[in-house]
Amino acid sequence: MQDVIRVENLTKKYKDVIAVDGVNFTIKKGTCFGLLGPNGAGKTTTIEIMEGIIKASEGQVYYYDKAINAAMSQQIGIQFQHTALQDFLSVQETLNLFTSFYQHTIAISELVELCDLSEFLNRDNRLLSGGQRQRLLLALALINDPDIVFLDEPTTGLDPQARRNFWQLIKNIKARDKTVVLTTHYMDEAQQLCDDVLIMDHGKVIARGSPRQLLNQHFQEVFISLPAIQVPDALVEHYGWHINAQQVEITTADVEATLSLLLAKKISLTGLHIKSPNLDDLFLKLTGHSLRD
Ligand SMILES: Nc1ncnc2c1ncn2[C@@H]1O[C@H](COP(=O)(O)OP(=O)(O)OP(=O)(O)O)[C@@H](O)[C@H]1O
Repeated sequence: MQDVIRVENLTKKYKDVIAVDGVNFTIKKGTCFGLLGPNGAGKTTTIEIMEGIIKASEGQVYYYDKAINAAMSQQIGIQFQHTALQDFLSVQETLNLFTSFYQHTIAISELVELCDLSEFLNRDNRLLSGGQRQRLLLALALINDPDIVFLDEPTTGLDPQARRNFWQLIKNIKARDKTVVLTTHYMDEAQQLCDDVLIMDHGKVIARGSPRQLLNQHFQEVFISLPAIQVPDALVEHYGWHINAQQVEITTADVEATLSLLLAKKISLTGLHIKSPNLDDLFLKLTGHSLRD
């Protein structure tokens, strides 16, 4: 697979902070690439350099082997977190307006289908729900039929159903061999959508790979939890298990042996949960703090 973006030794220094510190990665064509990390990790700065919006202090971003330049704005798509939509315009009129900004565009009918806009095409922008607004913003990011589209926290603030609908749109876009670069605070979203993730903290890359690869590489264990009331304190202490929110939490690489032990000790398994580690757990393991801190 061809590299659409290559980032080499990218660094961005502000007066008293190094926002991005020597970052390297490539993004393959037709994949969904997730940039993850806590607030202040350097995600937006990295993305804005890739988009050509701000300049790097050191290092370089290549778009199909050419150093990025201002002319590339015609070829990339950007969905900003906060785009002001024109009042008194309908969705259809907004699409018409944005189409006029570009030399090369995708047919509006195709966009309507791709982003599922048909049911509110004639509605005023001000009357759109959060999910509908995000679908319109996605359509606007795709209007110039870009090869690569940047989505900055596109589902923040949406309800679970609207988030799931949006995920489907991202899958539709990928199915057209477009490359998606996504920043998100939602680890389930990254796990669902991303072929490849880069986790940043304090301006540096701390992990890179497919979610599955990363989880396999860092975890052999699964997490078992049981209502604390069912497990004698002495046993919890003996095995060094954790109690959190009235649950005993057991980390084990051997589920069968652990279940046998619990049964042998005559502990009821009612309410037992087994959970595989996710990207939140990975982040906690790598940095010692939660993504949401
Ligand atoms: N224009 C600026 N001037 C000075 N410091 C800045 C500027 N822009 C960003 N920073 C700092 O650079 C660091 C990285 O910021 P950045 O916005 O890239 O993080 P982020 O990972 O996108 O965070 P969030 O998830 O909150 O959007 C932060 O410490 C931030 O305060």
